[in-house]
Amino acid sequence: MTEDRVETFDAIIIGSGQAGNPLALALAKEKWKVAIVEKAVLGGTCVNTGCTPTKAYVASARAAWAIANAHNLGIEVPKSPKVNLKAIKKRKDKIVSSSRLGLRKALADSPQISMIRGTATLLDKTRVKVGSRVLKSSKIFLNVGARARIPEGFADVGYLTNTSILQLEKIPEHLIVVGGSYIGLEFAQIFRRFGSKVTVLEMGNYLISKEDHDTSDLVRGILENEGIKVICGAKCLRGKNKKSGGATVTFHKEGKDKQVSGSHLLIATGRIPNSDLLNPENADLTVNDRGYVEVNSKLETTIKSIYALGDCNGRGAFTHTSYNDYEIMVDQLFGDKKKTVNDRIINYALYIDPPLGRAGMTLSQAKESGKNLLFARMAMSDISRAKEKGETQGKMEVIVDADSEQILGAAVLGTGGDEIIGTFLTAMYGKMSYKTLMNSVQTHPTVTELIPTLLQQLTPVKK
Ligand SMILES: Cc1cc2nc3c(=O)[nH]c(=O)nc-3n(C[C@H](O)[C@H](O)[C@H](O)COP(=O)(O)OP(=O)(O)OC[C@H]3O[C@@H](n4cnc5c(N)ncnc54)[C@H](O)[C@@H]3O)c2cc1C
Ligand SMILES: NC(=O)c1ccc[n+]([C@@H]2O[C@H](COP(=O)([O-])OP(=O)(O)OC[C@H]3O[C@@H](n4cnc5c(N)ncnc54)[C@H](O)[C@@H]3O)[C@@H](O)[C@H]2O)c1
Repeated sequence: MTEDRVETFDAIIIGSGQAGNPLALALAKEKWKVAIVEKAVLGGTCVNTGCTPTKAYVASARAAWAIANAHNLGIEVPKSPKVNLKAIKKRKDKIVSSSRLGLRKALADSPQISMIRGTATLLDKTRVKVGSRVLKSSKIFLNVGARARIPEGFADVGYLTNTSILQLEKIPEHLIVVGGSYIGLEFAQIFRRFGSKVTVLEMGNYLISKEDHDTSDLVRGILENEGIKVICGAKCLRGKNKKSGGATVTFHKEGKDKQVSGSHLLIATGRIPNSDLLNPENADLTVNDRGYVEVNSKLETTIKSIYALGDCNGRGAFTHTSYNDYEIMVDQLFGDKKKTVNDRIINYALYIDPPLGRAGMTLSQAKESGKNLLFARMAMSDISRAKEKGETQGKMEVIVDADSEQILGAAVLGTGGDEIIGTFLTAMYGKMSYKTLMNSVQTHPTVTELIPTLLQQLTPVKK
């Protein structure tokens, strides 16, 4: 390969994900000559097979649920609703393609940016191969994301992932979901509300096992109240196609192998980073045993010319963490270099309905920190607005550092929980004393107005 056939850029971005796209635009604004390489469609997981399409489905599922439960609010609906998955998918596809088109236009409008289609591999520390093209830069930004992890025993069975389930046009009769965490639970409730029978098989003893056990139990109750069958402590070993269509899953529980059969099977057992597709060994890039590209708090990898952003660096697994990586990168390149990954407060939502909003530590994590803690919890059923809405499942809780008076963590599982958690998060970023929030006057009637009341109920946690 001769050097004169090599195309040189100020930056090469691999992956058009939640960090790569804004980074390309920011670098172009600084007059850098940028190549952005994408092997599939623009926008990555969030836009195409993650947040956007799933939350569009959550909205359709919520509409179906609201109609089916309207009698609770005194509304008689003569016939049970008909869910038209083809129409739901069409609506979702329209939202997704509009995001993608906006992105394509933004990138195409910049003369500084070359959009290159294909799978990029690293040739060495500064050169990247895409098909027959060789690109070179002293700065390579990896934003390659992750894909569904398929356990060994399922390789030969007809399964769905978060990508293929979004292509269905007929509602599954019985959906088996392997994995009881974010992806599994969101799809479980969506399809239950669309009319499927749903069975969730989770290896751990609790759903969403990173949460406190009482949170997991409440989430399980919400799902079971809608008729979803949840089996925890079920390590799924293998799947087999049924002659009549569908699949049978064999799982190990309480010392025995058991089976469950369904018309469709969704595998939601976590993600693996796409770093393997890059041939990282060619650049001596350090990838850990789970496939994540190792970075420091400034997103620098072990190789001076290479940076890693988003899910592939293992420092976050959400759209907002990937986008924040982009903000950190820009600050490190052009700003005052103060932003780092270490400053980020963990936060996310689980978009079942009602949703779980989370910020900072769980109670068990806070206890492990050894700090003097204050804690308060209230049931959603004690909150007027929740009662008025007829949506009283869930809880609100907060953990405070008794010495600094700062909030260490909060959870809002209940109506509006995904939005309400932002109030706690803002106080945490502002390093505010909990008393400021406790003395604030919030709007009535909202669920948020319970935050001051909740904080008045703080009591010390025994060590
Ligand atoms: C079903 C589901 C629902 C989700 N819901 C939420 C949610 O509600 N909220 C939230 O915050 N997060 C959610 N997430 C997580 C979120 O989608 C990701 O954290 C987010 O997309 C960040 O990804 P990224 O920027 O790291 O990369 P991605 O968005 O995954 O983009 C990586 C891109 O790199 C490309 N690529 C990979 N390898 C190569 C290569 N060698 N050459 C060229 N291109 C390559 C890929 O094709 C892809 O387009 C969800 C995820 C899933 C799967
Ligand atoms: N609302 C959101 O923000 C959202 C929504 C969906 C996905 N995501 C992102 O996607 C990532 C992946 O989500 P996920 O739910 O696939 O993965 P996860 O890693 O959170 O959970 C996987 C689950 O599968 C279980 N499991 C693994 N192997 C199993 C087996 N053989 N049998 C039974 N159970 C098994 C695990 O115990 C675990 O509970 C998350 O980390 C999250 O960041 C976020």
